[in-house]
Amino acid sequence: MTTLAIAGGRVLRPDLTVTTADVLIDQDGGEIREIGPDLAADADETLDAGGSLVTPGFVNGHCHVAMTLLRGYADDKPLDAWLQEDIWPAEGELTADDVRAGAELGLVELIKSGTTAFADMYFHVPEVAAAVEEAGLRARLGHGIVTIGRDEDAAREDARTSLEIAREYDGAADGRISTAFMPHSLTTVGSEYLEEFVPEAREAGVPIHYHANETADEVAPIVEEHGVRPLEYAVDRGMLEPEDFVAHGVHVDEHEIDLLAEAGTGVIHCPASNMKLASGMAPVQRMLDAGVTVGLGTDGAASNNDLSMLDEARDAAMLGKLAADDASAVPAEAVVEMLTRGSADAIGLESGRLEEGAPADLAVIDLERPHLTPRHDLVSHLAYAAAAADVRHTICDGRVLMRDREVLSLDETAVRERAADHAADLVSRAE
Ligand SMILES: CSC[C@H]1O[C@@H](n2cnc3c(O)ncnc32)[C@H](O)[C@@H]1O
Ligand SMILES: [Zn+2]
Repeated sequence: MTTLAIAGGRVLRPDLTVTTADVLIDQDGGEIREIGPDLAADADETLDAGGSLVTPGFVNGHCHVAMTLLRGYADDKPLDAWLQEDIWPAEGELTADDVRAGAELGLVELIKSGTTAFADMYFHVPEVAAAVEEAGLRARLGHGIVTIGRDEDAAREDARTSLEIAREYDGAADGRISTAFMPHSLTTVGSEYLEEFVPEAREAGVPIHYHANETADEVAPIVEEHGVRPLEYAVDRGMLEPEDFVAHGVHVDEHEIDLLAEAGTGVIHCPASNMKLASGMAPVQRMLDAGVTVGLGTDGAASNNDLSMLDEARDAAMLGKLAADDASAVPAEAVVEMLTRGSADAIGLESGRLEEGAPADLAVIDLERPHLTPRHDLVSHLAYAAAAADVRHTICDGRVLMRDREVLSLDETAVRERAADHAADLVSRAE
């Protein structure tokens, strides 16, 4: 057994207590073997965590990682106009190589901000999967289906692609990649395609992930056309099961919150995207009170505009209080749960907890920083004060992906330059 010790840090345990301990990792099995004192002496490799907080790696529950290419391309518009006028025309020009370049840039950003697992909906998934394999992260990937504006053959082919990709890539990258069937949303995919393909996804045993109840404009047409709220419509089509997870859940009423809780379907809250596109404020505290599994996601870098989950945690706490008109709503502990175990549970991964036998997915945060001084409460610091640049080391599946802020699995400079070139070409083709 090859072992790695994360030595001398303060370790955030699943009950959110913090103890000074070493973490011993079995690198062959990719899992945490032991947490306790004096474990470093016999380890094959040691990472210094002195003056640092060792946390579960953050889990980004909803992303479009290759959208880094469109960061700053179109800002200051609401969702529908942003997609229709700017994003979809540009995405129409995307090549597989563009997606590989954009995905690698996004993965460097995730690693540098302490994220070890993410869920991603996009196009050219084989390229995203190849980038994930190389970068060493864990991911649940899927091809996003859009059928509006397409003829029947093209629409059906798009849905079939999503299913085939989900079947083919499940278990790829030594098991670090899992998949889902991913209709873009309940309004951009026709009900006939949901009715035809959701049962096939169930037979294939893959979860379903989609954008739901993101804007008020998305709720109204479903109510008008079908006479039910979007998540009732989803239940009628078999799309609200325990393994499924939806992005956003901003405009959900009490009955829909109960449906989510009863079904065990996770919700990925994306506060930065919701604020930037002025989509609304998700009732996060009400969902938590009802027993809904809530995780956090950045959404794409074009609506955020970064992929830092620590930013997302702070935004979730702030916006959750505003939404509830209550400063005690969405407290630091709830945010840290969402950042780690909440997202992992929602997207169906075992990560998000530091305990023996858990996947060795960790982030080490440098606490010796002015904005993290004094240190009354490290859970508070994680929720409100820590930033991406404070992350020292990132480990996924027992492999060190970043050591002392140097990304080891990808060449950061080359990735950055390649992505900038692809972004410039993409935008010039789109104009
Ligand atoms: C069909 S692949 C995914 C698709 O989703 C688009 N997208 C990015 N952010 C959002 C969002 O907040 N709501 C809905 N759709 C979004 C992305 O540009 C791709 O086209
Ligand atoms: Zn999205």
